[in-house]
Amino acid sequence: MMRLSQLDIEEQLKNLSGWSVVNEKLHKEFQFDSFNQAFGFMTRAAMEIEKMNHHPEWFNVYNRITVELTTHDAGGITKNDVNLAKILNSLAQ
Ligand SMILES: C[C@H](O)[C@H](O)[C@H]1CNC2=NC(N)=NC(=O)C2=N1
Repeated sequence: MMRLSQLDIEEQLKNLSGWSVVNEKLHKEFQFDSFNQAFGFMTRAAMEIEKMNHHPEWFNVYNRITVELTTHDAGGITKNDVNLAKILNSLAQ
């Protein structure tokens, strides 16, 4: 899987609400109404993550989840990261 160019990433970010690039990773802070809502999101996401075999770096405190996406095998952001970001946004609705 090839890394995306800066230009490609900028283009993709236009359709990725709430996501940005931080330290060469896609980055988003999700906030939910409760811990249970946040954990439920992580549980739903886990099913999709396993299907994709593409895993986030995420950190949960109470109702907040910080997510960072990068493709370790490629050493940067790839289409897989963009696709997972889109899936996470849809699951957070
Ligand atoms: C062996 C396994 O398929 C690989 O390690 C997969 C698993 N999940 C992964 N997740 C992420 N974010 N990047 C990877 O390169 C990656 N590789």
